[in-house]
Amino acid sequence: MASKQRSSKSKRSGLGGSGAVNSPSSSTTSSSKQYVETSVDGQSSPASSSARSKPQFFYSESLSVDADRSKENVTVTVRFRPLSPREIRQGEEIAWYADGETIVRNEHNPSIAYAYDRVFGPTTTTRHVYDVAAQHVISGAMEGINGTIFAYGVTSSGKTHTMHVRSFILFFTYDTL
Ligand SMILES: Nc1ncnc2c1ncn2[C@@H]1O[C@H](COP(=O)(O)OP(=O)(O)OP(=O)(O)O)[C@@H](O)[C@H]1O
Repeated sequence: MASKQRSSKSKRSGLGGSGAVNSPSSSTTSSSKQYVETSVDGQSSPASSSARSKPQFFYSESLSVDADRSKENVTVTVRFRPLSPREIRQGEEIAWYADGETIVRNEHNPSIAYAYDRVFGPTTTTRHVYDVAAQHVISGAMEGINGTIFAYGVTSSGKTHTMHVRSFILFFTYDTL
């Protein structure tokens, strides 16, 4: 999911729709960063550890993302959905996974990883995604600040599930009561 909020006030506001491009849903490569991992002793690492061993590296890029987040008008988040029963039956496997709150890592080659403003794993609720990625844009819109929230990803990646109008209206109504 990508969200954008202009810093200047305007009378118009709007929410964007969804499209279908890539998997997982709600990601973009233009704002993501592939980075070289640096271990705590300062040595560069090809990050050759297996994904399951969860290597303890120091992520310099993710720290800068955190530090700069408050200044960003455009943020990019990624949400992974769980494998469907049909995918499990067909023997589909996870190719990318959420490694912490900001990193998307390749299951087969853990040295390939991308940093985003926020990454949500398959157990995350839509309510939580809304609270973190959308609520501030909608609140801003109520104060006259232009804001856009849109999702993209390949078909069946979860865009509709995440952006479902009924969910967002429900949360929005609840928040503004
Ligand atoms: N986070 C999730 N948890 C559980 N199920 C999910 C999640 N995200 C999506 N799904 C399920 O995956 C299926 C595909 O999701 P969805 O229809 O939202 O995809 P989409 O990206 O909108 O697809 P399309 O581009 O074809 O419209 C649906 O059955 C949906 O219920």
